[in-house]
Amino acid sequence: MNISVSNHLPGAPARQPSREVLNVQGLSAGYGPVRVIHDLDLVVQSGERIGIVGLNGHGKSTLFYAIAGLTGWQRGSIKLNGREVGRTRSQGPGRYTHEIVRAGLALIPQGDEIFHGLTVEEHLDSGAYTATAWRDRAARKLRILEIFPPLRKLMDVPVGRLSGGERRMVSIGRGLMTDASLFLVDEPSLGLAPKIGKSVINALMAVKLGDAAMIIAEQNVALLEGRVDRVIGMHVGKLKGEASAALALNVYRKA
Ligand SMILES: Nc1ncnc2c1ncn2[C@@H]1O[C@H](COP(=O)(O)OP(=O)(O)OP(=O)(O)O)[C@@H](O)[C@H]1O
Repeated sequence: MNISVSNHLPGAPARQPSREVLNVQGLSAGYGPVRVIHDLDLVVQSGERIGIVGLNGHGKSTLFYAIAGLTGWQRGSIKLNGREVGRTRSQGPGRYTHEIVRAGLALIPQGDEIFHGLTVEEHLDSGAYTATAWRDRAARKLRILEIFPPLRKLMDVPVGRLSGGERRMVSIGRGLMTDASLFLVDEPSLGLAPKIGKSVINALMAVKLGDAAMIIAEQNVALLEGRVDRVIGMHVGKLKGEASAALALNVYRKA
């Protein structure tokens, strides 16, 4: 099926009727002999902001990597905007990631993954790698600066000179520059002082998704509870307790 990806610029006001952005069925994935994700199902609708919470090592990052085609192996179905992107994975990690990105995925990985010598503005520009995003990059940068005001006065500063919190804003801002329809944000508060981590999460809550969707992986359920549309607990490679934030909290505490 040929799926066209419309302009999902974060901050865009238009919200279309809800549609399925992601449909994962029976996904198992891992590295070599190790199976990390176990027969997992997940459906995400446009406009949804979802939290996946679980302790260190329970597979949150691996789920994101599997969706992006970056795990050692995977099986099961992953439909992104109705297009099957899961079946190609047996042919090698990373080999089809560019196609998955073209189908609408933006992965904002754990840690900062920045280039110390490049300025904030150069980083943001580097996130606008599709033709549509590049054409609109000036407007997109303005929207990123609305989400992360501290970056306004730092646009010409090499990222290596920034604080940890500012770097995190840059790496998330770069991911949000794309015209993706699904944003996967991996542990955005990790390694930051609690107050800074909270402000980064606040900024993610302020992103106007339009008809895009966002999944945020976090160890700290308190940062997401009551603020996202759904919180899902993750325990030993399986999703537990979809729908209710309280239930997810329960699962998290028992894990
Ligand atoms: N490249 C890899 N090769 C082999 N095993 C891996 C690899 N990456 C992760 N793992 C293993 O997969 C399991 C799940 O790790 P994963 O990073 O997905 O968990 P997580 O819930 O995101 O936790 P974290 O907060 O540490 O990122 C862990 O046991 C980890 O050691």
